[in-house]
Amino acid sequence: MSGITYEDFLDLSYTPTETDLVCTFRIAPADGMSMEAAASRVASESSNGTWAALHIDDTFTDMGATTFAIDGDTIKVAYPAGLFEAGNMPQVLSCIAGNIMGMKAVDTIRLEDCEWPEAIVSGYRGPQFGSGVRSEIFGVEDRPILATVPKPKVGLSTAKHAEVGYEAWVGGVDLLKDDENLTDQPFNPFSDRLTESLAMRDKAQDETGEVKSYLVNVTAETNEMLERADEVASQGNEYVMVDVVTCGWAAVQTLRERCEELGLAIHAHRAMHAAFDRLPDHGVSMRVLAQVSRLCGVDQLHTGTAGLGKLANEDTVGINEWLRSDLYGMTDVLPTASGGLHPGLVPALMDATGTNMCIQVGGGIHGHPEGTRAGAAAFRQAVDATVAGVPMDEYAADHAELATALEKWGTETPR
Ligand SMILES: O=C(O)[C@H](O)COP(=O)(O)O
Ligand SMILES: [Mg+2]
Repeated sequence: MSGITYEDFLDLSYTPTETDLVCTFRIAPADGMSMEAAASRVASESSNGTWAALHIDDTFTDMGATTFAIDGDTIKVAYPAGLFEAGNMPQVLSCIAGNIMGMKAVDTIRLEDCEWPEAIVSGYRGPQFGSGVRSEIFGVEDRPILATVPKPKVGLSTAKHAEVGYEAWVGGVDLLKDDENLTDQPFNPFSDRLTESLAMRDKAQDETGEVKSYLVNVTAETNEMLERADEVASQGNEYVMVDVVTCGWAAVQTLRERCEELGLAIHAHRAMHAAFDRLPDHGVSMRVLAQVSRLCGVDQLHTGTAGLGKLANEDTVGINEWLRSDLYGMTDVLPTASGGLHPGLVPALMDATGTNMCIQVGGGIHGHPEGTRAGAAAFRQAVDATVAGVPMDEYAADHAELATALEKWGTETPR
């Protein structure tokens, strides 16, 4: 028997194996604690150690994590793959973003990045369609797909909501989107909204000759959510939308299973992510939340607007690159830019993020002086102009809706 202390979780000569999960943290040690001691406690507390020395046989320690690098306030911790249950995202997060987030050995701690080994990735389904939705659902190759969320975000009647959807679809968007806090309230019940919106969708498709679809928010208790997904499929829609952070990753994994059977794509809204990622020195980065979303299998994910919109953003471009990068053959995720966008911001956004995207515009469509249809047309015109490489002002000269939008909002970033 020997005493295992948290210092045993630090080994700066350790080289991670190809099956280790490597996590990068930034930490601020508590008063009176050295960087080495705090870094050791991170590896200890997030794997199989605790604050006290444990008098155990050495053979029990092979599930221990190892802090193998310290560089300023940044540390790297390697976790053995055997520590993790295959395909169980809550369990992974209970290790790498669990007790350590509140541990007094550190004043602050932020999980910045993970390098996921194939041994762990292979336990997850990943996305079913990913960015393939653009061509598979819409037959669109050369431009982002376009979505809109009716405003006010809650309070519209079912009929009004569906009518706003119709106006936006015929104006030029591909997708109607529910807002994150619209689910099944009495003023706009889920089933009625689904039915009435899809009737309007069919009408808009007939009139425009374009494929249209609906990001309908199924967010609810897990069993209820599955029933809503069944209903969505039975009515012939292509997508469900889910608030992944507020629902929780276990529910997302369950929904992903059902969507495999139903052939539905998943649009992920990230409401509440900022509770984890907004403070620069504490929490879990959006980059890691995006990685978790991909493993759990969403097809589209809100990742911000590269600083152009109304919400604080962390490295949208870098996160999008990760979502599209090779991950042992796992399908990619289509990034969605949303939050305070309007037509005048489209060129700068597409310059930063490219065309393999979904762009969502709410207020920047419905706030158009001539209404939703004109607002949607202005948005589509802004995208078409950008794809064609034509400057906004030039395109606006013979596109009146865009001209009005530019006059109203210019290229200002809203708050
Ligand atoms: O859910 C969303 O993405 C937001 O409601 C976006 O709305 P906005 O375009 O009006 O900011
Ligand atoms: Mg919203």
